[in-house]
Amino acid sequence: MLYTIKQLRQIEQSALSSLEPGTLMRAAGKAAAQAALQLLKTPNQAVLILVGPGNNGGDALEAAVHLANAGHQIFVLHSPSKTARSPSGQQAFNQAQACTQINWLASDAPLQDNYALVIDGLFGIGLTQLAQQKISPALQKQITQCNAMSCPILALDVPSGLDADTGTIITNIAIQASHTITFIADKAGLHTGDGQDYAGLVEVADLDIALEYFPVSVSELNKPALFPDIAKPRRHNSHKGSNGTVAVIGGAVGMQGAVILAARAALYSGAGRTVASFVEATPNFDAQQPELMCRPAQQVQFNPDTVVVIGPGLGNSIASFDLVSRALLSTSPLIIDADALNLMAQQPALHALCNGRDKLSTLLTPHPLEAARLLGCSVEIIQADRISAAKKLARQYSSVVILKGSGSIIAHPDGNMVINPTGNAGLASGGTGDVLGGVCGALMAQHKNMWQAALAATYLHGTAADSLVALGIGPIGLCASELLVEIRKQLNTLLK
Ligand SMILES: NC(=O)C1=CN([C@@H]2O[C@H](COP(=O)(O)OP(=O)(O)OC[C@H]3O[C@@H](n4cnc5c(N)ncnc54)[C@H](O)[C@@H]3O)[C@@H](O)[C@H]2O)[C@@H](O)CC1
Ligand SMILES: [K+]
Repeated sequence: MLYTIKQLRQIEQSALSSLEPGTLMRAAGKAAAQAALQLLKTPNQAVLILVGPGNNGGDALEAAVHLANAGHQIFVLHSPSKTARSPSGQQAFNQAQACTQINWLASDAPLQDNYALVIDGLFGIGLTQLAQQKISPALQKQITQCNAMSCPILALDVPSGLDADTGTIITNIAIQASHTITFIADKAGLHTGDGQDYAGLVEVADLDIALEYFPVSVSELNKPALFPDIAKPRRHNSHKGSNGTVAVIGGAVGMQGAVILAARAALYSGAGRTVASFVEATPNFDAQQPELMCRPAQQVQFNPDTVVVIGPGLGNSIASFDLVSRALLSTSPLIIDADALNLMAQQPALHALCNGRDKLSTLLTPHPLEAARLLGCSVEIIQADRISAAKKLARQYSSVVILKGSGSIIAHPDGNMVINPTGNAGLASGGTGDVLGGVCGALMAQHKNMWQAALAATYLHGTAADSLVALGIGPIGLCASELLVEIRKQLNTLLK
């Protein structure tokens, strides 16, 4: 589960009320040292430890003593505090000072690139948006030097400079860790926005805090256990009618490929029948995928058994507006993407129709710019707090929402939120969103559960990209159409 800084502070306070002072810091230091030992592998290695002024620095000092006792050469670079240390921080400091194997570096010492590991204990969750002050030039220089080193960087709790709630960088520079050991519970900011780039591989150390201290969380990372209905094998006694119909609507002149990609994605994700519907210039058929039925969009039959994916390359003509209105007024489950989202952002009447629908029959799949248009704000505001933006969209449009981007966020209109951990930068190219829309449509058509369809589609879209990259296909130059066969493979693997 994912917890906010506010919730973590409460958990920490409640747990500490029944523990000896310093217990949690000692547990954090021990867990950090264990994570470091796994990265060091061989004995007698040189380790640089960055120690900040707060309790994050205290954790680092606890780890320093463990690692020195394990026979490693420990070099501590300590940023002194302007305010008094906490009692547990002071205890950790005294203990480290008494440890004769630890080397204390002068704060202006030049840093050589000869360490086997850097441990980042500069700032943790204490560095909230309230502490917007810039990092000093001296510390900035040290962080730049560490980021350029060839060894791994292990961040304690969060990479220093990253907001653990939003996944944005809140200082002028941040630690780019290869690994993060995060304490008490996982945090959303490590997985969305800049989170994945700065936190690297995330491990959670719960510090043995009893479960009773954790409030119910409505946020977590995406995983197959969250979409059990989709991961069910298909019945032997089924036919194309049992697996639903998907109609993709879009394809203004010059954008027909968007409909083809979404429709092929629906086909490869198991829709019983797939109709590629064009607002203009309908092709006779798709020569590469003749299973698709190509028809003028005006002929789409809206009914509860036809899942409609509307928007890919739709344009903003009067005909497009009419189609979006008809779709919103219909009983068809809807996946609303691309130009259909832009039309809805421009036309309050369409927004009102969206709000009038059954909220679990509508899925919006905006990228950050489309989300900004829907909420009437800038992309910067969306990206500064992607989680709040996704939740707001789900609430304001009474729909399930997938806010795309690094760490896509799937938001439920009732407030639940899931962050998708799969996928990579290979997905940052044209057409991948059309593919996602098609997969959502097909999974909804087969299983009639919009929330689980959104979770599963986002997850599979990401694992397909990860699998292709592992084969050397991307991330650079990965084409949206290459995802199709791999998504099919990932989906079928899930059923086994
Ligand atoms: N309180 C506890 O019981 C526990 C705390 N833990 C650790 O404590 C961390 C939180 O500790 P804190 O609340 O002390 O905060 P942090 O250690 O995260 O950092 C806040 C400190 O940084 C200073 N600061 C903020 N912005 C700065 C800037 N731009 N330049 C220089 N200094 C700046 C603040 O004045 C403050 O001293 C967690 O992330 C975790 O690592 C863990 O030990 C687990 C238990
Ligand atoms: K840190």
